[in-house]
Parts: sequence; C-alpha cells; structure tokens
Amino acid sequence: MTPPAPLLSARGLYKSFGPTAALDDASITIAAGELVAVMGPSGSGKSTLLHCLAGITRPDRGSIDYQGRELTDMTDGELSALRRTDFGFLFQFGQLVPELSCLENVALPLRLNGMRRRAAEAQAAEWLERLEVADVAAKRPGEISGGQGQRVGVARALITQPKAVFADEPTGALDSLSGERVMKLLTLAARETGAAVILVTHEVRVAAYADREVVVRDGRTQDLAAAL
Ligand SMILES: Nc1ncnc2c1ncn2[C@@H]1O[C@H](COP(=O)(O)OP(=O)(O)OP(=O)(O)O)[C@@H](O)[C@H]1O
Repeated sequence: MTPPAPLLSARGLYKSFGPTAALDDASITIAAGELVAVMGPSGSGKSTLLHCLAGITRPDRGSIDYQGRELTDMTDGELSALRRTDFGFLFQFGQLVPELSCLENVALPLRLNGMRRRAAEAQAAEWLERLEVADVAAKRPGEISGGQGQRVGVARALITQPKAVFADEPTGALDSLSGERVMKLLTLAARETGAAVILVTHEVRVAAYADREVVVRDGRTQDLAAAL
C-alpha cells in the first residue's frame, strides 16, 4: 500500500529562546486526515513544535512543507492568510472572545474570511448543534462551563473546514469525563470533515484517540510507529 501523501512535513527544525534550545533537530510528517498526538515531558518542545507547524513561530533553521509550499519562505501576511483559510486552532482554555456570544465566536473565522453575518451565523448554529451545545449560542464565554467552552472551541476550530487543526492541551483544564467527551466530538468532527489533527497532550487517555503518537524529548522527535 502506498503511504498517503503528506499534508505537512517538517524536517530538521531548530528553535532557541535565548540560551534555551526548544527544538533541536525535530522532524514530523502528518498525512491528510491523520490524527497525531504529540507527547513528551514538560518543557520538551511540544508547543514550540506545534507553533512552528502552524506558522505561528518561525524556526531558526529547518524546513516545513505544507502541500508543496515552504512555510519558512512565506511572509507574515501569507502565513496569517494561510492560518485563516487552511488551519483551525484549539487551546487549553478555549480562548473565546469574551465580549462575543458563543454563536458569534464560532462564526468569527468565517466572518474574518469575508462571509456575511447571516450566512456565517447560520453555519455556526449548525456547528453548535453538532457539538451538542446549541443551548449556549446566546451566552458569553464567561457564562458557560469549561467543557461547554471547549466544545464551542471545537466548533470554531472546524467551521472553516480546515485541512489541519492544531490543538494544544485541549482537554487540559477539564475533568476526565468532559475531556473524553470533547475528544470524542473533536475526533468525530475531524473525521467527517477530513481534517488532520495535531494534538499536544500529557494525557495517555487523550492520546489514545490518535492514529499515531510522536514523542518529543529535549527538542527532538521520536516517532513511535517508525521506531517499531
Ligand atoms: N517564548 C518563549 N520564551 C522563552 N522560552 C521559551 C518560550 N517558549 C518556550 N520556551 C522554552 O522552550 C522550552 C520548550 O517549551 P515548550 O513550551 O515548547 O515545551 P512543552 O513541551 O510544550 O512544555 P509543557 O508540556 O510544559 O507545555 C522550554 O524550556 C520553555 O521554557
């Protein structure tokens, strides 16, 4: 069987913050639609790797190929356009805009891509329904629970039908039952839309939802499947 074409492929990434080498020859390849868990000790470079792959942080050295385009050669404007159209993001504390309702939060990525309010909010309502949080549509993020907030976050991350979703400890602030529910809904929705998911987590139970695990140690990656 021929392996699926890579969606995102990073080779030989180095990134230092002052004297700290956060990435020290890290490499990773993610196929379209694949769910990859990035694990490893605290401070090993997981978030830095995720941020490099997502075009948020520029590595000092190395290459990142996204569908034939070299991320490290792109301008800041090109990177931010790519993040808006092709990528979705989900973080530990949801990072919803506190002044907006949950419906407006979910509609936001479509609005930023130029869609009219009515059309964007109609889609947002469908996504809230799919993530089982239609009842919080009119509420602000401060008025809902952490688990509901993460589901709203999943809806917002997937509404643009991104090719890749970058998730950094998405269940880290939740109790295990809510975390499990969020993971189930995230994986289901990602499978339906064909999005790849790159997920940083400490939790083995969360990583169990992934197709593959990559371990980062001292800024270096070890692909468990490749090591077998
Ligand atoms: N903006 C920054 N400025 C200075 N040092 C940083 C910065 N970002 C990361 N680092 C350092 O780089 C190293 C890797 O950090 P990173 O956040 O990538 O690790 P991590 O594996 O995600 O950690 P954790 O699991 O604790 O979130 C750490 O030593 C961290 O202190």
